[in-house]
Amino acid sequence: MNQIKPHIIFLMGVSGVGKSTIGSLLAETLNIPFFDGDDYHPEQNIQKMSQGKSLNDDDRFGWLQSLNQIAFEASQNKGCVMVCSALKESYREILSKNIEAYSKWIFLNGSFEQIKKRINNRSGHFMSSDLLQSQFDILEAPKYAINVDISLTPKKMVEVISKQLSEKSAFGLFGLGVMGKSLARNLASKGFDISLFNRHVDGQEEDVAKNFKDEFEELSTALAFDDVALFVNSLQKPRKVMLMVNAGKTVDGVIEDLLPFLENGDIIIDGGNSNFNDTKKRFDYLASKNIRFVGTGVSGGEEGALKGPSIMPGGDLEAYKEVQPYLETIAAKDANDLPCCTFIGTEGSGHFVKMVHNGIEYVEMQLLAEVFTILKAKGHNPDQIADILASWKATTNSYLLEITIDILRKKEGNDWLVNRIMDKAGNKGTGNWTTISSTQLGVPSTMITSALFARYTSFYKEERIEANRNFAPNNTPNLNFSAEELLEAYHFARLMNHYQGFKLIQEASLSNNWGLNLSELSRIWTNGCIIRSDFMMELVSIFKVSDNLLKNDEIIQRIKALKPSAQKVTSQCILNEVAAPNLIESISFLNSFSVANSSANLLQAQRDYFGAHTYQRNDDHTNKFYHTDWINN
Ligand SMILES: NC(=O)C1=CN([C@@H]2O[C@H](COP(=O)(O)OP(=O)(O)OC[C@H]3O[C@@H](n4cnc5c(N)ncnc54)[C@H](OP(=O)(O)O)[C@@H]3O)[C@@H](O)[C@H]2O)C=CC1
Ligand SMILES: O=C(CO)[C@H](O)[C@H](O)COP(=O)(O)O
Repeated sequence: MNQIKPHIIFLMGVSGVGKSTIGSLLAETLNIPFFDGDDYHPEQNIQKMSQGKSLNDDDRFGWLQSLNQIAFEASQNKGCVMVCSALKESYREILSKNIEAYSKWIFLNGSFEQIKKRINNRSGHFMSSDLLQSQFDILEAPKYAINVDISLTPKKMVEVISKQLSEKSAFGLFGLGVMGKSLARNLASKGFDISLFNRHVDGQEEDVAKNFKDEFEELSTALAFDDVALFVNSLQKPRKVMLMVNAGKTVDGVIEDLLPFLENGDIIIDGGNSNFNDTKKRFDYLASKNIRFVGTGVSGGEEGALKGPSIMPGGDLEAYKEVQPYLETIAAKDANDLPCCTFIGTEGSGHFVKMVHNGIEYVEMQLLAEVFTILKAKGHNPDQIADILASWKATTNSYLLEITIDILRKKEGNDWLVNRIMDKAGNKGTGNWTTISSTQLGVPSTMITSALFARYTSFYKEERIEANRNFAPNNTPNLNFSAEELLEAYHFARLMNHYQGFKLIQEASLSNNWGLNLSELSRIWTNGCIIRSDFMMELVSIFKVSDNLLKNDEIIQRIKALKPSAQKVTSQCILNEVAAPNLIESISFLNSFSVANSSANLLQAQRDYFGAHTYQRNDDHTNKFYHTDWINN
């Protein structure tokens, strides 16, 4: 009986390892078609080989593509066993293109001496040591394959393969909260075999994984667990376990729970919003235990995780390559149909980039909240504000603008729901960490800090009510600017936000030698993530020619054109006591940043006066430091 799902089972290994024998036996056992790759060489390859010449990669390319086509067609049917030496990773990529989720790799593994002896024992066969050695020389053994020792009998080998294929999942997801559930469904709907785990807490969290599996058809073949040992043992080796749990101590606790059951070379992927410093520590700690670690940012919220998030993996590149097919397949796709997933860099760089993504997100959200405040102060109700924002989509569309329009239109009875929501904004830490990082790196990310502090301010609800009694103006605001000017001020502030966010990433990259590519980062943020926008699409090409938005001619012209509206709107807000800290910060930042000779000279003098901290002179370019006796002439 065939217990195996219709997968494409690629049997690979050097010549003489027994691929055809084992492959046909396996196909017979599983009752699925068998294809021997060697039977599908084009005529010119056959001729070349018959002249004793070996094939080069160009000769192989078309042949591998035709095998991929056969495998693709089989994937739409019962699946198949396909035999091909597939010694290099690049060959395997061609073979499994577009069917990554259905592909299973079996590596028939034997020593040089073992295989040579075996070939030479076959009647009528001889293979020179040189030819066999050349195969071993180019062999890139895949760590992700099911490794089968050829010293077993063919029957036993087929048994081992069948057992591994029928009982083991390719990928494990640990933590079935908002994000874990969506990612699990996304993986399963793409055809991946997955194991699911959620903890058991008596009376509170019982059979979470099993119940979840039963709820969705796409999870019918998933394996569900609340026992860590069984979960880990349900995974093919090297095991790939993705954590979607709360950042912080929970991640460390879960890692300790998993460690006793993991083996050398297994991979943990932390997909939560972990602090990048923790990710670096975990990377080193797990490396000391021979466990590989990928710390990845995932953005898109519940819906994005289900339909395609933006994914920002960092850490161990070799480990990433093994989980790449999973992450790239479930990721959102950009305008060119490329996955919004790219290896960010070493250490905690993936989580750093996700953290700054959230910092930019905080600002994008705060700016829309301030626009809401201003339009309310101009007398508009939420529906009218939604209409105004909808008209902005043509010039400055973004995911956050779109959801804000939806939110503003939502009613509960006769009132808008937004009016019933307590005005205390929560946060889970990423905005705070972005601010800490910017201060540590000495980068003026003032917009992010201002957006973060606006959330903190919101939390002082009772004190704000009292301050309102003491300080609020008696007269109603008279904001003297148009909706078009407000749009321009908003647009201006978004430019400053993106300048500051990417600047922070760039400085961190230089400081940590991460070699981050701003264009590629903006590309993976064009879809799937919370800060996707039309402007982000533009940034992909802008960052190809310039790594500093404030030095880019196109952006400079835009800022100049928008600045008068930013000045007008923000000054009107100040005069009318309408709270718009982030919009005000945007113009304030540019005002400070575009001063060629600032008042920092006086600060230096003050520092030198009271603390002899010394200063440099602008009429001496030798970098010499001076100290003045400010009291005695
Ligand atoms: N929600 C979002 O929009 C996004 C969230 N993230 C990040 O993804 C991660 C998960 O977020 P989300 O899914 O929203 O969070 P949830 O709170 O919805 O889910 C948390 C998961 O962690 C599990 N968990 C908590 N404590 C433990 C523990 N001690 N041992 C084992 N499992 C535990 C929970 O299990 P149980 O159900 O049993 O409590 C649950 O499965 C977080 O780091 C978050 O910041 C990233 C991008 C977007
Ligand atoms: O990562 C996310 C989106 O990209 C999460 O939604 C995150 O929780 C948002 O941050 P906060 O809770 O601090 O507002």
